[in-house]
This record gives sequence, C-alpha cells and structure tokens, in this order.
Amino acid sequence: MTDATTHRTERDGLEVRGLTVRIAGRTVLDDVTFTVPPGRRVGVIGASGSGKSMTSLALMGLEPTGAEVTGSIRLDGTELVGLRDRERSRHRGAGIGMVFQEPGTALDPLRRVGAQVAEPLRLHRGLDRRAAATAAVALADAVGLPDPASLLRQYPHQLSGGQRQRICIAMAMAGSPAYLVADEPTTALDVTTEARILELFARLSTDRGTGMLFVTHDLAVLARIADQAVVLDHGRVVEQGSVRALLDAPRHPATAALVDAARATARLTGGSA
Ligand SMILES: Nc1ncnc2c1ncn2[C@@H]1O[C@H](COP(=O)(O)OP(=O)(O)OP(=O)(O)O)[C@@H](O)[C@H]1O
Repeated sequence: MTDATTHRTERDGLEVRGLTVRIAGRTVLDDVTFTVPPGRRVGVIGASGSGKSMTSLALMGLEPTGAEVTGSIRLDGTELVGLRDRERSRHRGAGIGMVFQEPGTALDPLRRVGAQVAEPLRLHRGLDRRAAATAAVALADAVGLPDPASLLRQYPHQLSGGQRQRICIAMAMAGSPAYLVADEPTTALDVTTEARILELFARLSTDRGTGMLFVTHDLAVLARIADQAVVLDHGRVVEQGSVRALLDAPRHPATAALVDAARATARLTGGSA
C-alpha cells in the first residue's frame, strides 16, 4: 500500500445531509448535516446521549435493527442510505473504516492479532494467505507497533491497551478506506498513550489522504486532532465550524458547556484546552 496509490484527489467527501434516525417512534438523530472533506479531520462532539455514537453507527450502516434511517450519506458521490445490506457491507472497510472506543472488545480474544489484521487484507484487497501475512507486518509497522512480526503472533491479552488500539487502527486501515470513523478511540487509554494515538491518526490522514471523523465528548482532545467540528445536542446539530472558533466564542449553550468541561480538564492536567 503506497501513499501514491492511496492518496486520492478530486473527491466529493463524506457528505451527510438531513440524516435522521428513528427508533421505535423516537427521533434520536434529527436532520444532521455535515461533510468530511477528503483528507481532512472533522470532529463530532456532544454530551452523553446527544447522538454521537448513533451518527457513527449510521455512517457504517450498523444502526440497531429496526431503526429507520432517512436522509443522505454520500461516499465520494455514492449514496449509501437505502443500499441493501450486501452492497452496504462492501463499502464498510474499503470505503469507510471504523475504530471503536474499546480495543479490547473489538478484537477476538481467541485469535492471534496477526490473523485478525490479515483477514481484512484478504477480504478487501484479495490477498492470499502468504501475501496478507506479509502485508499485515507492513501495516503493523505503519501504525507504529514495535517488532511487528513477533507482536502479530501474540493474542490480544498479551498486548497493552495502546498496542491493541494500534492493531484496531491497522485493521481499519487494511482496506485502504478513503474515510475513517473513530468513535471515542482514546477514551480507554492513559494520557500519554492517548497523545501517541492522536499523533498516529494525524500522520495516517496526512500520509494517506484519509478523511477522518472523530467522535468524542472531549473538546480538549478534539482540539488536538481536528480543525472542524460538529456539535450535537439531543440528536441535532446546534453549531459547527472551526474548533478554534468553538473554543473561543461558543454560540450555543451545549458548546459552552463542552468548552467549560475542556477547560476544567486542562486545569486539572496542567495543559491548555
Ligand atoms: N439501540 C438503541 N435503541 C434505542 N435507542 C437507542 C439505542 N442506542 C442509542 N439510543 C438512543 O439514541 C440516543 C443517542 O445515543 P448515542 O449512543 O448516539 O449517544 P452518545 O452521544 O454517543 O452518548 P455517549 O457519549 O453516552 O455514548 C440516546 O437517546 C439513546 O438512548
């Protein structure tokens, strides 16, 4: 996977228009509209229950069974809403990759991590077993895992939390997706590991031209990784713009509350939000 072949230009972006999700008659996402331009890093931020995870699940076509999804999600011009499961799953991994909050639960505890990284390489890139194993080592190296050949022979419980999240990022990048959705990807990690994982996301998006959507409740984290953000409150977009502008001059009370929380965290850790 070379940067030259995966770095795309002249794409439309991941365009979300009027996305609405209803579950059992209740509207949990209401007319959500935003765009992740190719190669850019955008955040979705909001308090607990605001609809962040539902947004990322809907983008992946992984909303709960029975949820009614309307509006539009266009992946570089291709409409995803309304596609049949089979067609939809083809875009998962190859078009949009996903990294979850808890790397422990995203991995199969009974399989060596190398086999888990190799699987999407075989699935999305059609590599045979041997080629996939070689590509898995290269990918593990690209996500900053030390001594990748021997590390890939380990089981998930033998790795640190940060190493497990790097494995999950490698799996998400295996299909060379144009976009990556990361839902609270550093929440389970200590602050030093969090900083390194954020650096990794930044490097991958710059090197490979991957557009990234970061879902988080923490504006201080978002300020370190994204330059644009969408603020959700009760399933609606209440504000969006540059992270700097949101921090300096929040217009909606939900944004102001996130800024206050970020400043409180920064005070406690001695940093600046
Ligand atoms: N499987 C489900 N069935 C019904 N309602 C759900 C389901 N999952 C989430 N919801 C509802 O959708 C709304 C948005 O939930 P969501 O998980 O997206 O919030 P969130 O912003 O990610 O919160 P948190 O930060 O706590 O994870 C909530 O009101 C929640 O109760």
